[in-house]
Amino acid sequence: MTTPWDDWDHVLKVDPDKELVDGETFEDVCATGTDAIEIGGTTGMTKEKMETVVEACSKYGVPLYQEPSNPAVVIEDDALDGYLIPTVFNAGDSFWVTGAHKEWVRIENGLDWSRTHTEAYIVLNPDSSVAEYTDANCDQSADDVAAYAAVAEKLFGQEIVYIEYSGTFGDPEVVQTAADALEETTLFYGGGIGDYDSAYEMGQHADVVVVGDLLHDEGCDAVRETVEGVKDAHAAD
Ligand SMILES: CC(C)=CCC/C(C)=C/CC/C(C)=C/CC/C(C)=C/COP(=O)(O)OP(=O)(O)O
Ligand SMILES: O=P(O)(O)OC[C@@H](O)CO
Ligand SMILES: [Mg+2]
Repeated sequence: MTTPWDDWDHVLKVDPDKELVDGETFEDVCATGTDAIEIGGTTGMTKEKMETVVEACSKYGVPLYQEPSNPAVVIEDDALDGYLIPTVFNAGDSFWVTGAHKEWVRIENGLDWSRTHTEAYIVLNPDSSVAEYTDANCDQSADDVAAYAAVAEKLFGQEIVYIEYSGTFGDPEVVQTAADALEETTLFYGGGIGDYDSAYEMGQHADVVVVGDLLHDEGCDAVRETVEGVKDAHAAD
């Protein structure tokens, strides 16, 4: 099966609850060279904030995906290419594995399944909002992470495994071990990518490198460097 993310190297995650750097616009954001924009964050999400970002990014031809952190913030907008719905494999509460999803499907009458995809998250930074929110058990060895990745692909048919170190640069060995455990599934890595070198390094292990806070903290030029880093790493493969 071919998926849009088969061809992606880099994803930019825009947090609707955070500002852009002074003087930058969403047109600049869409011109960073990223392959797709994911719109989402853990805290402070509302439908209005989501709509504002989708609207502002809709004219520039970059694929746009919403990544909702709870069912109440999902928006319907033709400018979206689809929905990337997290499921947190190492969550402490099953609500974040299947519970929220069940509630969502129960209240929504008729989802567009062709535009709805899941990401099997493995959350590994215990100090991140997402770890706290989902009560994730982040005490996982490389072998544990690889086993979760294989379970996600082979038993649960997941198209995306997402190694999430949000806010901090993760362990490249853990990411490589997870990559080795996967055959078809696309491996996303996110967390602490801050420049060309860190993007290049994780690009050597992951199929897709996700950059988040850097956009809001340093801006579009810094993001563009990370796009170059991961693309160079993949070109050298
Ligand atoms: C069923 C539906 C529609 C939603 C539930 C989706 C789930 C399980 C969400 C769990 C939390 C999660 C994985 C959110 C995705 C976005 C994410 C990880 C953003 C990064 O967040 P942080 O960097 O920790 O937080 P802030 O940047 O907001 O502080
Ligand atoms: O904000 P950073 O640390 O770049 O992390 C990106 C993304 O994985 C967050 O969900
Ligand atoms: Mg964040």
